Amino acid sequence: MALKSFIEVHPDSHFPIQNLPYGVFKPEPASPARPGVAIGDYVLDLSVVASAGLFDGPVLKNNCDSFLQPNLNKFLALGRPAWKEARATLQKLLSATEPALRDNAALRQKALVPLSKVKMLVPISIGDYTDFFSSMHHAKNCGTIFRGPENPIPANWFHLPIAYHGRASSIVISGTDIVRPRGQGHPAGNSPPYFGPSLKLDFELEMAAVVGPGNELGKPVDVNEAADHIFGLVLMNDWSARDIQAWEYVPLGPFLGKSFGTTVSPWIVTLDALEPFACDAPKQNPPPLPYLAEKISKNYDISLEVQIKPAGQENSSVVTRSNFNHLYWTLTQQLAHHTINGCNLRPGDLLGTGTISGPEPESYGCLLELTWNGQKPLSLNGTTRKFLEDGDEVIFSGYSKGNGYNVGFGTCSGKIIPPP
Ligand SMILES: O=C(O)/C=C/C(=O)CC(=O)CC(=O)O
Ligand SMILES: [Ca+2]
Ligand SMILES: [Mg+2]
Repeated sequence: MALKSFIEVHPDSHFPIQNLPYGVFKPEPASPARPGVAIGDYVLDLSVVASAGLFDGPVLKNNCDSFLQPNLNKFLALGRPAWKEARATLQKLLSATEPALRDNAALRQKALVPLSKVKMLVPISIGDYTDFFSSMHHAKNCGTIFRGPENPIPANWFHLPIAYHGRASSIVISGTDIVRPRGQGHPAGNSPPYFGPSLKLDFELEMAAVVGPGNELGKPVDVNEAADHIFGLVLMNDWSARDIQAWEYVPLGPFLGKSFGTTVSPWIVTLDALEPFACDAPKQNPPPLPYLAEKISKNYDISLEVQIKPAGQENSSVVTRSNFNHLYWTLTQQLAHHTINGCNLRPGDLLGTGTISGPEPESYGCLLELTWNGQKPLSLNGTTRKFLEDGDEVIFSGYSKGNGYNVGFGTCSGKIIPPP
């Protein structure tokens, strides 16, 4: 029989008992931040569960202070045995047949907070953020637009998961306004470079892996063990100023065109919850070098959608539909490659997948591709867009469809506001 909670969960909810994603929240504006899991329209407060002594398995009974923290880093560092134990404990506690919480009104009152009342925070302290470039369709389209159609995909792309080091300090939680960056753009003819508010502000549809246990400096992670270093995934918008990016990126790559804000969704969906949606990753040709050749090469079937709510409008319009399974390089290959030179990852590090574009124009993951650098404006319910305008809100959502339930990520949104 399907697992069922004593808490009523609507069949369309992203947060049934099969999911139990982790976040960090404040029940009241003045209360300290604490970890929770989403269940239906509620957050289960893990600091309350821990204080009640309900994490009583072998790993967590000695580590339940990892839920009395303002972020998830301590829990992430404990690794897969702790994550599996927590999931089993919480699925049991929330199940329809378990009385411990179901029949304890005082505990329920303390432990279950309506989602509509809480303030969500970035759930991890992010030491380092890296952004990969792992969709072949995105690489091909960007290459064609930025460098021309002759050799759009660079020769190294099929041999290694390309990435750049991003900026952790400007990662913000869904719902945070994004200030339009100012910067330099390409000079026109003999005039000096343009300086002013970016005229080509874009979103990038991405997901990001949250690193669990790290690795010691000098000790790479084997690709076949890399999954044990990944706690779960969030939705991520790598906001990008295409005019700043196109002028500055030669030869060192993205800098100010992407460091002015990166939005993440509040709920980390664990790899354990996503396991029923695992699917084969694309066949890689040429075959990767041995350190990137994995025994099992896995993607996940996660439907992704982007909506734009244009400034001044009530309604949002869908601008693209994609899927996580379009990625060429897997999460585990990304992580193994990141550490192959000895670079150490730490709990809470964030690894962006890169923009997730599919093969069809309706599945491209950013406006640069969807409007072909502004040449083909999108029509949105009576108005048009080449790039984002002030007041536009961009809303990502994602979920995997199970049999009678969804394992979802909720939304990841942000609104553009003008520079001061
Ligand atoms: O092709 C380029 O020069 C750059 C493309 C991007 O903007 C990609 C980037 O941030 C990585 C990604 O999201 O895939
Ligand atoms: Ca990106
Ligand atoms: Mg960014």
